[in-house]
Amino acid sequence: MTLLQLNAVGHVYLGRPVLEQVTLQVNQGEMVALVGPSGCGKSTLAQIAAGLIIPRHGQVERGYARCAFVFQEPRLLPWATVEANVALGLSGLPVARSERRARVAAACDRVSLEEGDWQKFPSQLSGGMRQRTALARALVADPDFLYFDEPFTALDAALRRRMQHLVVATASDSGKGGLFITHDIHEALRICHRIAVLDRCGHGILECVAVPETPGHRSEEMIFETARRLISDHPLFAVVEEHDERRLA
Ligand SMILES: Nc1ncnc2c1ncn2[C@@H]1O[C@H](COP(=O)(O)OP(=O)(O)OP(=O)(O)O)[C@@H](O)[C@H]1O
Repeated sequence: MTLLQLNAVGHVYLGRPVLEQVTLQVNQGEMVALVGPSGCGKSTLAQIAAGLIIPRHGQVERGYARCAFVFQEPRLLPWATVEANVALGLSGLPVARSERRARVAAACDRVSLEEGDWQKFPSQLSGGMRQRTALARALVADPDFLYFDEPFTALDAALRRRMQHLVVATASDSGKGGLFITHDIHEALRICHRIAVLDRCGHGILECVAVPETPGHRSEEMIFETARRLISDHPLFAVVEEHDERRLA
């Protein structure tokens, strides 16, 4: 079953085309990585897919019931506690007050936010805790499609790895699907079933590589060897990786 279908999507900002003829499909049980050079239109494409931006051209078909979006910055309400921020993910849903508390607690638990932190405000949290709160807010309504726009870029390596495991565990539910934007080929290889490469100027998907084996079951050797091969065989992957190194420098 197809959860997301983008057909010849194109967009224009202030008269300048940023995306043209982008066609991409995400099936149930699949997490697809979207990579490409900086500024090629990845975030715009994800926001079009999620319905946050209306595209100038093309069609978007959504086969999922409910989605959530995790951005690079946590985007929490500064005047609301962790618990209240996570509960925002249930806004508009017919969930009883008692069940609401239980679901917020379960979502905080999944991202390892301890009970002693639930009444804290965002200014009292570390960067990693803020991003975990954002992830809990996304997971609390049990969406069947997840959008991630470079969600772990600001986290340290250990926390980043824990969050990657959490995404793999969440997406391993065969009813779900997702689109994961990253500049890190290793992250894409850890989390995703396929890697779609957007052209430098956003002119379509240039390459869509299926990654062997299942996320969560790939060895570190396999991930590093596959990344090395992709970067040496495909000039496109080298551009994505170079961008990441510049960012880290
Ligand atoms: N609201 C906007 N108004 C005008 N131009 C925009 C707007 N949002 C994005 N752009 C431009 O559109 C292009 C694509 O931006 P987008 O953020 O989608 O790219 P990206 O591939 O996600 O970039 P990065 O990898 O650096 O996050 C860029 O040139 C950007 O400056």
